[in-house]
Amino acid sequence: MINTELNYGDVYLVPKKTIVDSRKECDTSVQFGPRRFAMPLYAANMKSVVDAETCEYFARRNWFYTMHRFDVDAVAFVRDMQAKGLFASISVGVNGDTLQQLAALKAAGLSPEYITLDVANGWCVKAERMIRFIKREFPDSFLIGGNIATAEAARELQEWGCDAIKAGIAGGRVCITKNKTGFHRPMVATVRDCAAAVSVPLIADGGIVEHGDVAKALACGASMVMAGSLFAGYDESAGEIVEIDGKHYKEYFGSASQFNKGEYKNVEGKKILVEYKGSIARLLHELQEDLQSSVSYAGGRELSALRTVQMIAVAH
Ligand SMILES: NC(=O)C1=CN([C@@H]2O[C@H](COP(=O)(O)OP(=O)(O)OC[C@H]3O[C@@H](n4cnc5c(N)ncnc54)[C@H](OP(=O)(O)O)[C@@H]3O)[C@@H](O)[C@H]2O)C=CC1
Ligand SMILES: Nc1nc2c(ncn2[C@@H]2O[C@H](COP(=O)(O)O)[C@@H](O)[C@H]2O)c(=O)[nH]1
Repeated sequence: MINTELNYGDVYLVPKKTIVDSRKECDTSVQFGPRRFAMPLYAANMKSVVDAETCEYFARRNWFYTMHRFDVDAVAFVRDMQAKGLFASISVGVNGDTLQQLAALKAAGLSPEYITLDVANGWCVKAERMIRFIKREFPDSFLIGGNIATAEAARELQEWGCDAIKAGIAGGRVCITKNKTGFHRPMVATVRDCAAAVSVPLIADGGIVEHGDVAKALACGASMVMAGSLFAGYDESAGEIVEIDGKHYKEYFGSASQFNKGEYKNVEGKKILVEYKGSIARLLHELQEDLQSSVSYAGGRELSALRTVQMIAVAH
């Protein structure tokens, strides 16, 4: 039998009785690892989305961030953020260059507050080795492992030592993995299955199209949501501005795109142009307002209310 599985665009949340007098009473903050953040949402660790300045911008506003792992001096980044009194959150891979970066951090006596293992299929032997290594060498860092898309994978990453798990395979806007390999799992099914399988926080990664998709991801059991294209079109985003016929765009490219890799080898991502929208401040404010509204429709005052709502599928 072939299962039918759903994406955010296929479902809606059923309203409950609102118990607050104003949406302002609804609290969108979330405890994630050792810190509490303003929102359960953060920008993807992609070179066309975040750079060191973007990370600092988010950290100063008490939003979680993760620096990408491409051509980054982890020692300089961690030292710089911590010297500014901010938390350090880095990404690593599974190869020798990562081992060198981690050795350099250790030698410098640095320990990032958050480390994200960033690989396409985190349910693999190389990821297991790296996760066990990081947990042994950096026991004080909060380790996020991923990406995965099934309950079985989520359980294994938790067993390997991950403090949080990131789920989402081939659901991203610049992803071509599903076209090139045939593999993908829709986000509602991914998040529901994976979140239910583990006791550590689950991050829903990719596929956020509408602001309301954040609430849907939380209703599926996610504790945090990661998004790339949502954050890619702004002054503070890392991508380059491009002008075509007087209209401005920003470049947004996949981490597995030729553009990011510098060569056409195992390419599973593409580059697109997204509309340029100016400062990101208004977006962050609106995302928070929209999520406060979602919590009010869920009949609560806190994000946990979203876990109690009924989700229905709509026929297209
Ligand atoms: N969330 C998603 O759905 C996806 C995300 N991405 C993003 O693209 C970037 C590149 O990811 P990734 O390819 O993992 O990292 P890398 O290209 O850095 O590969 C890491 C290492 O893992 C090996 N490897 C990668 N994929 C496989 C595989 N399918 N089977 C066996 N070995 C493998 C590679 O060897 P070799 O190259 O020799 O095989 C390489 O040595 C990441 O930032 C990731 O987040 C990419 C695809 C999907
Ligand atoms: N298959 C690929 N997935 C990729 C690549 N680069 C990043 N990603 C994933 O996409 C999300 C962002 O998705 P969005 O829908 O919010 O834009 C990101 O966090 C990664 O998990 C890639 O080259 N190929």
